[in-house]
Amino acid sequence: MGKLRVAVIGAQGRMGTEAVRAVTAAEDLELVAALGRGDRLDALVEAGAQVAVELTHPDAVLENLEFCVRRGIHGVVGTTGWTEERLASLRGWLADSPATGVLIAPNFGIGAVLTMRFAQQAARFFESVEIIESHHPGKADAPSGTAVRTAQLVGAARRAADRGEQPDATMTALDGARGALVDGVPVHSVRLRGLVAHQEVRFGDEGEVLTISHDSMNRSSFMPGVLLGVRRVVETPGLTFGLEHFLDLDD
Ligand SMILES: NC(=O)C1=CN([C@@H]2O[C@H](COP(=O)(O)OP(=O)(O)OC[C@H]3O[C@@H](n4cnc5c(N)ncnc54)[C@H](OP(=O)(O)O)[C@@H]3O)[C@@H](O)[C@H]2O)C=CC1
Ligand SMILES: O=C(O)C1=N[C@H](C(=O)O)C[C@H](O)C1
Repeated sequence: MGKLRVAVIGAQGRMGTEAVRAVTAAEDLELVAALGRGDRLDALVEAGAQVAVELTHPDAVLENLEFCVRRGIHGVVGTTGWTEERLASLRGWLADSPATGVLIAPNFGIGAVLTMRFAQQAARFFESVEIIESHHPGKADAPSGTAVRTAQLVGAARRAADRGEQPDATMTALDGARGALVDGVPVHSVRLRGLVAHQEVRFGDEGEVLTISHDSMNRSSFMPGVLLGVRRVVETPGLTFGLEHFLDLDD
């Protein structure tokens, strides 16, 4: 079998640079295009790309994906900022191109995927939960896609366990002091020079606190997940949301 033909969109960015390096180094993959801002998407077709790794910006990702899906190019997407409305658009394009697969991974880090899973498992046992995500100051969005996904998973697990709203006796607060509520879970975003990507999920109940934390020390930590996504998406039509679906995690 020939090598899988892979393109990277956002190739000059922090993640894109790493992805270009990782794809180039993989023996079973061939980097056929590396697109930056202003480059024509037609270059993907001309290069015969089978999979596009999308690592740009929330403002650009939809247009890029529509182009790819309509041409049967599979997508591996790290770019954040996904809402139900945006996902609905993507599902519509995929419905018209049923053999095409798109993986959206809020986080490609294996440890981060496990953090989300462990938080989901712990959620029903604790009265209180808060999420603190910390990133480099160049990050375009807040809260992080990982924190939003974690809050959604925790919120759903709390609802399934009939946990009501968590206690919070705050009467007055400065705007933002209690973070942003995502699915009933307060999420706090820190932006600090020197950081890469970090998250703590803090659970509390009478007399005990459980903290689940994860740190990405560099962006090469995301690359095994990117490469796994590239290899698996070509055999997985439709939308896959979350790298956990490509990992053999026990329930
Ligand atoms: N899922 C995961 O595990 C991870 C996801 N991310 C996400 O990936 C995305 C990129 O992050 P990061 O690499 O740090 O960001 P960067 O800003 O470093 O890189 C983004 C790159 O995309 C370019 N770009 C913007 N618009 C377009 C476009 N329309 N076509 C082609 N290129 C474009 C930018 O160009 P210019 O500089 O000119 O704007 C820049 O080079 C973010 O959404 C981030 O949250 C990041 C890390 C891990
Ligand atoms: O922008 C980043 O850097 C990251 N973005 C993703 C997110 O928003 O969760 C993944 C990781 O946290 C790094």
